Parts: sequence; structure tokens; C-alpha cells
Amino acid sequence: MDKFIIKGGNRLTGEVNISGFKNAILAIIPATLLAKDKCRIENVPLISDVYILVDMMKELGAEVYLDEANNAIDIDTSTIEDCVASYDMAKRLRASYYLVGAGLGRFKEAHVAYPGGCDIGSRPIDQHIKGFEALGSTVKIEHGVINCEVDKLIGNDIYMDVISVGATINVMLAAVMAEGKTIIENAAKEPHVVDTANFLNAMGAEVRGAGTDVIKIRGVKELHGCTYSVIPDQIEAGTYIVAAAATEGDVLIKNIIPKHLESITAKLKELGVEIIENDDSIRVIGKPNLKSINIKTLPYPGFPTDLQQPISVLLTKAEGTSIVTESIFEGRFKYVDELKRMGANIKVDGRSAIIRGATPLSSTKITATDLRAGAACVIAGLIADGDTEVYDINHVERGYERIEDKLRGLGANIKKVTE
Ligand SMILES: CC(=O)N[C@H]1[C@@H](OP(=O)(O)OP(=O)(O)OC[C@H]2O[C@@H](n3ccc(=O)[nH]c3=O)[C@H](O)[C@@H]2O)O[C@H](CO)[C@@H](O)[C@@H]1O
Ligand SMILES: C=C(OP(=O)(O)O)C(=O)O
Repeated sequence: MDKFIIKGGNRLTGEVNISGFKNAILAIIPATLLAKDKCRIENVPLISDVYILVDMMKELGAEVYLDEANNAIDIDTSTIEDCVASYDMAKRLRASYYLVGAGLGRFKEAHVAYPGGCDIGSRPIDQHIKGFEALGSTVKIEHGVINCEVDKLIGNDIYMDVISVGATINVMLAAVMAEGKTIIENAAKEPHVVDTANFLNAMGAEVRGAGTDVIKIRGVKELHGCTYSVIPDQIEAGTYIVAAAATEGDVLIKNIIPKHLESITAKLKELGVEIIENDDSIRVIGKPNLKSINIKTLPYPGFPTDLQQPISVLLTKAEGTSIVTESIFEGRFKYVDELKRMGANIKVDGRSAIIRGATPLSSTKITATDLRAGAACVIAGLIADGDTEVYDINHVERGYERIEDKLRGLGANIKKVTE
């Protein structure tokens, strides 16, 4: 078991490069299944979720070369004959559910066990199922496996009852190979929905409107391989922005799309942090005496749920009462108990965390209960006095490339220890 030991108190200063977007690459790798061909994906983050997905694609029969030196993947899916993913494979990450949409598109059949992913509340897949059925597929859940079969996918109008990133992307994956036109209404607008659509279009698909709440897809008979570069990780960038502000540092966050970060930078400005935006970077200049603010997580372009946990650590430094309302995942407050053990004054009331500050944090042993809870623990360690030990960092490594190296490059005192 690995852990981080962080000696808190250092200001973060300097520059950090943001990696490719976890939530985009995790859709794009399964999407390569749609073309019986070779793809090269660039700007791939070297995170454990990617290693797991690469293994899954190999187990399905793909030839995959992970070019770590260049953060790229060469993948040839022409050797895959069917799309069957066992419980042992699928449970290892959330994005395994994209094999259902991609498998249906390519083989008109997919048998994929229920996905895993962060334990942050109930994560139903009813909207995915609704979409596949609307395209003509049968969907049977048997022994924990999602079984889909169809003779011919036929395009349809699909209204999503809830805004779901996963369902929007999954239905898009199947619909690009359906006969005729599919319209997805109330679609998710997240940057990774757009990135996946752009990747599909680079493979020859006809997807229009991604980034709005109406996506129109004209099905094609065949897709081809392509070379594609993944967009920067909005959530990793937001995490470093928060870490810079929390340590009252001065950090240039590079290789980003500032537009994707507007909901975050707006909140940081409200808190009193100085933000300077450039074309593809943001400079964060942290300040003392932050003002309390309220935050509600919402689908894009609202404040992302994936940054709710990291920013709550920063709010322990703000004077007065801040209220953070989590409207997407009801179980995303598990990290609060860890912060309380460090001295934070936080009360969870239903969907809201009420944070009273400013409270200094004192170091102790804390546990990452999921990926972003882990990021919150790391930021807490950066600002606490003394040595904080963060356990279960395998969660952190699912989504942050070399986080300890990047933080050390900014002056943090952090090391990874294997016990
Ligand atoms: C791998 C990946 O990209 N994960 C992201 C994705 O997760 P994921 O795709 O699982 O999240 P969704 O956008 O689907 O979930 C949003 C909301 O819709 C609900 N829902 C979803 C599907 C469904 O069929 N029925 C239903 O009710 C969920 O319970 C949740 O309340 O988007 C989340 C919301 O931005 C992020 O936190 C995750 O990091
Ligand atoms: C919830 C997350 O991941 P996943 O959906 O992969 O569990 C996340 O990235 O914060």
C-alpha cells in the first residue's frame, strides 16, 4: 500500500503542465473500437485508469502500444472479434460502460459487467439503457452483466431525463453507426463530450452540436482510424488552481483551455484570489484573508462536482460561513470526516456542507475515500502544520499523473512511500 507523506506549509510557486483529460481519454479509448482500424491518441495522461483500460482493450483482443515517453497510445482494434467484458475487468473503472455503446456500434452486440468507479453515491445507468433501447437494442441485465443485442441500430430521438455525461457519450458511441439520424436532447455539454464527438468525427462520424444540449448524429456505415490529441484536463487544472490558492502561492497553470475553467476561476476571484488568464495558461496568485462564498455543483458550464471536494479544503481558510451544495452525487462528502479530524469546522446537512472558517488544519493520518477526496486530502496536507500521511492513494493515482512530482516541482514537500 502506498501513501503520501506531506510536510505542510510550503507555498507553491512556479509552473505546472496539465495532462490530457482523464474523462475524455476514458471515452476515446473505448471509442477506438468503432473503427476496424488503427488510431494514435496523443496527450494521453499516464494515470492508472488509462493503464487499466489499455489492459481491458488488450484482453478484448486489440493490439495496443502505450508510448509512455510521448504520452501516446497506438491502438489497432481490427483484431477484436467481440465485446465481452467480465466483472473482474469492468468493475475496475467507471468508463468500462463505454464498451457497451462502442461494442453495440461495432458488433451490434455487447456483454459488459456493471462498471466500477468512485463510490460517491448511487450511479444508475437507466439513461444509458433508455438510449440503447431507443436505438433498437434489447438490453438485459443478467448476473450483473449488461447484455445488449440488435440486428440493426436505427437512429431515433432520445430525450435524456437527467443530464448525464456517461449516457450522452455512450448513446453517441452507438448512434454514430446507426442507420439514419439520432437526436439526443438534454445532452450533457461537458468538454469531454465535445472531445469525444471531435474524436468520432476525426474517425469519419457525423456528430453535430456537441457542447450544446442537442446533439445530432447522422449514422455512417464505417469509421476509419485517425490521429487525435486529447484536450487538457479541466479537473486536474482546477485542482492545481485550488492548491496554489490554498498555499497562498503563485503558480502558472499551463497547457489548459481557460474557457473550461470559468466556473472555477469565477469562484476563486469571489474568494479574493488573483487570477490572470492568458490564451492557454492561468496564473494564480493566492492571498490571505479569503472571503466565504457559496458553491453549488451543476452540470457544465456550472461548477463541476469533481472539484467540490478540493475546493472545500480552500474554504476552510475563508473567514465566515461557506455553503457547498452537492447536487450531482449525494455521497460525495466522505472526505469531510477526514478534514474534521484535522481541525476543520464542517457540518454536513443533507446535500450541503457548511464550512465555518478560518480554521487552521493540523496534520494527522487521513484516508482518500475516492479520487477527488484524495485530491482534497493532498491539498489539506499541503496547508496543514507538520506531517500529514494520506492513505489509499491508489484512488488519487486513478486520475492524477505524477501528482507528487508535479507538486514537488512547485516546491511542495511530498513523498510517496510504499509500506
Ligand atoms: C468517467 C467519467 O467521465 N466520469 C465523470 C462522469 O461520471 P458519470 O458519467 O457516471 O456521471 P453522470 O453525468 O452520468 O451522472 C450525473 C447524474 O446523473 C445521474 N444519472 C446518470 C446516468 C443515468 O443513467 N441515470 C442517472 O440518474 C447520476 O446519478 C448523477 O446524479 O460525470 C460526472 C459528472 O460530471 C463526473 O463526476 C465523473 O468524473
Ligand atoms: C468521479 C470520478 O471518476 P469516475 O467517474 O471515473 O469514478 C472523477 O473523476 O472525479
